[in-house]
Amino acid sequence: MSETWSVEEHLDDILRSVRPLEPIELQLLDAQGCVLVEDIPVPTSLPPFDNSSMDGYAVRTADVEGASEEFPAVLSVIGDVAAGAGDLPVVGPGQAARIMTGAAMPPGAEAVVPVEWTDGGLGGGPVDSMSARSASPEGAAGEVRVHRPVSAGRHVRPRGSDVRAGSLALGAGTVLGPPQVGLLAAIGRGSVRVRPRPRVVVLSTGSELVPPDEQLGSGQIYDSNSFALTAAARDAGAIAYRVGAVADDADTLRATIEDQLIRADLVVTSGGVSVGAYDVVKEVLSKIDEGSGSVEFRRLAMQPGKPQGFGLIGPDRTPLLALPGNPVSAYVSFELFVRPAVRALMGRASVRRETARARLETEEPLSSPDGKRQFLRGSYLPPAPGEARGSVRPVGGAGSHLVAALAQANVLIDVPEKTVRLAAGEEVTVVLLD
Ligand SMILES: Nc1nc2c(c(=O)[nH]1)N[C@H]1C(S)=C(S)[C@@H](COP(=O)(O)OP(=O)(O)OC[C@H]3O[C@@H](n4cnc5c(N)ncnc54)[C@H](O)[C@@H]3O)O[C@H]1N2
Ligand code: MOO
Repeated sequence: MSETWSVEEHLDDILRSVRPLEPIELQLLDAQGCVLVEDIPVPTSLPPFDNSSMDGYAVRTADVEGASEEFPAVLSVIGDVAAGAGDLPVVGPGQAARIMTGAAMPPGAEAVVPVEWTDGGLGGGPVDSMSARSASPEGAAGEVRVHRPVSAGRHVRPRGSDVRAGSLALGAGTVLGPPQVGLLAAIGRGSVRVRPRPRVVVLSTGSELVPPDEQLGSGQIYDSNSFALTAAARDAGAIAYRVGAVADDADTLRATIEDQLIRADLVVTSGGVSVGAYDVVKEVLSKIDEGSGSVEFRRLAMQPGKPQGFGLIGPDRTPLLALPGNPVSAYVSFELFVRPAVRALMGRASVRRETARARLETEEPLSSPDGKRQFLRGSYLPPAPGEARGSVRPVGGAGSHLVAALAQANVLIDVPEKTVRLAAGEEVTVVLLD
């Protein structure tokens, strides 16, 4: 392999080493966003019983045949069937039961007449709702005039019409989004076996770093990377732990990393990977597990994000990604390398961000370093109706300290290694960040 690694070579090396986490049983809501590892059969059909899709009257179809507003069918109301009612009245000839949406069809009834097709038991014209039982309990008795006929099964949701007992509700490999969580609850499953969210420990390094809200001294700056990277880890699906900035001191850094390993499935550091005299991450990590493998530092043909470290550390061979300290470099590196690693730990089939092709909008042509894959920040507009491509406009310059411009961007413009110039109107690939 060449001394300078390509983006793809570095990513492949990471993904080769990262295995999906062992599955565990999780409560439904804790399993949201996770990958299912078991097939889930449907234990009982949905709906579990024939039920009404409307508030109205459960009737026998023969009783309302030919009914009209002028010549209504007059039925005697034998009671109410509310959703959840267990004791069902039997609807005989000439009778109707007031029924609510979701309530079980009472024996004898074949269809439901919506309340709007009746006088609601009030003896007048059509009504648009039922009177509340608490306010007028007599509505559950007396007579109702039905103004329209119904055919058998009308406004009835048959048992099993959603999904049948014994069929597959969700297959192994499904990612549990809100509708899937809802389905599992609907079939009565309270917990499932999934690959858990990885626990990602984020620590930044640098003696110049101060937490937000504190007073800055001379030469100090606020630690933004640990916040951006923790947020990015959460966004990727991880449980993220932000460890405050660690000073550029080898012993402190070594002790902090060793302490954190207990709760980490993945460690991310920022800073200290360049060639300076105080770049302690490199110093500590290249020696941390000597003999049994350690973190390897390499230069990538990439801008920003040239210096990178990757390795497996500690007794559990926990993956560690050491990102460069410049804030844009750190974030872009997270998107390109850490996010896929987090997704791989989760067992997700697709680990990369989606991309799109877009038309470049720029006043001046853009230049890009020869032999480096450049990731510029861009503001992307999706295709307008009838157009095949959206458009993208660069925000800020190439500088890897430009955090304000980064906060305006919704894509990274992916400029290939060999491209040195891009003019307005050219097509580019963009990596979608949301
Ligand atoms: N002589 C050379 N100098 C540098 C090279 C090189 O090849 N030769 N590479 C440059 C590149 S590219 C990058 S990227 C940086 C990487 O440096 P480090 O990873 O060692 O990061 P630091 O030196 O610690 O910091 C760089 C920069 O970023 C600021 N920073 C760091 N951490 C944070 C944080 N948590 N929040 C906000 N800002 C942070 C830090 O103050 C520095 O300004 O090296 C180049 N140099
Ligand atoms: O390549 Mo460094 O990672 O931006 O300035």
